[in-house]
Amino acid sequence: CVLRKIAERTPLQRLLEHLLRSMEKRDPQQFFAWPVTDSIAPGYSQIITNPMDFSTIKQKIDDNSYQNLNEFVEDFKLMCDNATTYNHPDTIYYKAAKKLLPVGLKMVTPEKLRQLRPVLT
Ligand SMILES: COc1ccc(OC)c(-c2cc(C(C)=O)n3cccnc23)c1
Repeated sequence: CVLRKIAERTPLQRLLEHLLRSMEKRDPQQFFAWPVTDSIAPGYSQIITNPMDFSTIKQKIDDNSYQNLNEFVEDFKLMCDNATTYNHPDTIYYKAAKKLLPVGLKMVTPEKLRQLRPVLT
């Protein structure tokens, strides 16, 4: 039936949702939770041509827009790179992005993914 169709998740969607939740936990101030607006960050939309944030990544998972893990990782890297592009090194946002990037990438190493397999299948 239609309802059941909506609820089903592919194994990739379940993996990406798990990784997203783990990454979001490492952003307690929620600086990366929502799109950055020009009102909180003057000129942001002129400087950052491809904005990305965790809520957009979540929507893309739900829409099944990611064909593979790498596309998801590329959006995570884009989100962090945008923050180090727009913000000066002495800002909390730049520092938060510098800290978040390696933490997130460590979650998707082959070793970490191997540990996940039984949990997620
Ligand atoms: C101070 O509280 C918040 C709340 C939400 C934010 O982005 C969703 C931000 C924020 C997040 C960012 C980023 C990620 O560049 N940012 C840059 C300049 C000014 N503010 C921000 C800050």
